[in-house]
Amino acid sequence: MSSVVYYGSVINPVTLLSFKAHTSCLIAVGPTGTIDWIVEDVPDSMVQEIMAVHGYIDVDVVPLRSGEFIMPGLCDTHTHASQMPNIGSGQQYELLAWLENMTFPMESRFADVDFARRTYTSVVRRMIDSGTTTCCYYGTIHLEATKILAEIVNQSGQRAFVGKCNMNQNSPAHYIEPSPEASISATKALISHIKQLPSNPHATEPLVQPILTPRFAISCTSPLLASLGELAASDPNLRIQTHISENPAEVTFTMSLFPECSSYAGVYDSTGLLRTNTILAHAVHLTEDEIELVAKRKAGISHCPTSNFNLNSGVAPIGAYLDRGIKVGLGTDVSGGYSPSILNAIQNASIASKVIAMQHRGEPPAPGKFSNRQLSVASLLYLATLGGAEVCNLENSVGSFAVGKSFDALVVNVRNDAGNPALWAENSAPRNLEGMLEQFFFCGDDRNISRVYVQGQLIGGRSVNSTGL
Ligand SMILES: O=c1[nH]c(=O)c2nc[nH]c2[nH]1
Ligand SMILES: [Zn+2]
Repeated sequence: MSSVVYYGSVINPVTLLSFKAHTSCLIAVGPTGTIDWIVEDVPDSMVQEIMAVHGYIDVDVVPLRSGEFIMPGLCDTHTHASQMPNIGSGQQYELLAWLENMTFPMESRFADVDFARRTYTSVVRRMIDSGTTTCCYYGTIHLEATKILAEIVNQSGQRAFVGKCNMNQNSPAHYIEPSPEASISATKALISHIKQLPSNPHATEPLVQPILTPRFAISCTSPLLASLGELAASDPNLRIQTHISENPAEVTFTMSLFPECSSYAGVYDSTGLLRTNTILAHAVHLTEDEIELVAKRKAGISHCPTSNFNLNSGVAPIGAYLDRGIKVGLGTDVSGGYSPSILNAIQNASIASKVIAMQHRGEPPAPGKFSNRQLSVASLLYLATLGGAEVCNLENSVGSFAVGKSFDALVVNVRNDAGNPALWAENSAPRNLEGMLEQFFFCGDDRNISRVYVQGQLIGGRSVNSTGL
């Protein structure tokens, strides 16, 4: 790959409260796919001179058109690749009945490796073209199918964590692991398999990494959780993903299974599974003590609002978590969530925060606090990008644009020629970059995502698929 310079409008998250929006930026990406330098507010006449100052002679410049902008790629901190065939179905159920009637029957089909290969190929393509550059994938309990998922993700060039579900109790006979030992041995085999996949030599960490995936406490016996805790202890860099406190009936059932623990979060904590690189999906019904414990352990929360509305689970108090300094990212949670796009998670995160704000109407908002307030566009951008990167412990390499970070990015097109009639950048207000971002968040879809880059490499997007590149 040779160096390249992108020239045009750039959106860059800074904090939960602010982002940068500049119309004439130069972003230089070196041959390793990392950002070499960035200069903001460069007039046309100065482009060559600034490049020369940086030693960029005879380097290609890729200009963006009016109505296009570059932003960091989206981070999906929680999704189930194996549930994509069920998307949009079974929305009459709440969590436990939904698992039994919809999810476990579908996931059990991944014992068939041909089905797995066909399905995962289209799932990964769809996730990339939705603008997801970093993705935390759940597979199923099947080792072979999950190896295939990891291989497909690796070939596609997406950045991802791929996990095989651990499940040895409270699961149907056709979809359960026979023992803690079998579950651990398959998990170790998946970790070894993923670690030997060919990896991009320029990335700080391999693009595709394994992640421990105890499905949730209900599906794991205490010995299995203890063994997973030992495995986690042997590799502090190994990420962990699980579900927590999504639905009231789930919380009650969990506490009946683990009476020795004082809370749901305590079940994970007591086995060493609650730590700085643990991703906790949902966290809708955490108690005050659990919030404190999660904050203390520096674990991250994957906010999956589409799923939480869809499965009637509740509304997670994300503002309160942010006020406690807990890391929060967004998750699609397909197929609890009915969309593979983080844009849809952004829309529902906004609505979820408005529901909470409405419940506290009339209460004066505490200055600088997020609780009980609606999330701003700046906050939504942060959660979808840098917040997600923090949850994955990848904030030093992705999530925003800075020198030395990887170029994981989207070229967004809100022009007429994107073919999305909800976005008419040339005909209607707003015309400024902040306004374009807001319209993209709330009305955009994959038609507006022209190009998707990971580690500087073009891996998808509308323009790639329409030209067949
Ligand atoms: O939204 C969810 N999707 C799942 O597949 C699942 N498994 C346990 N808990 C879950 N929640
Ligand atoms: Zn889930």
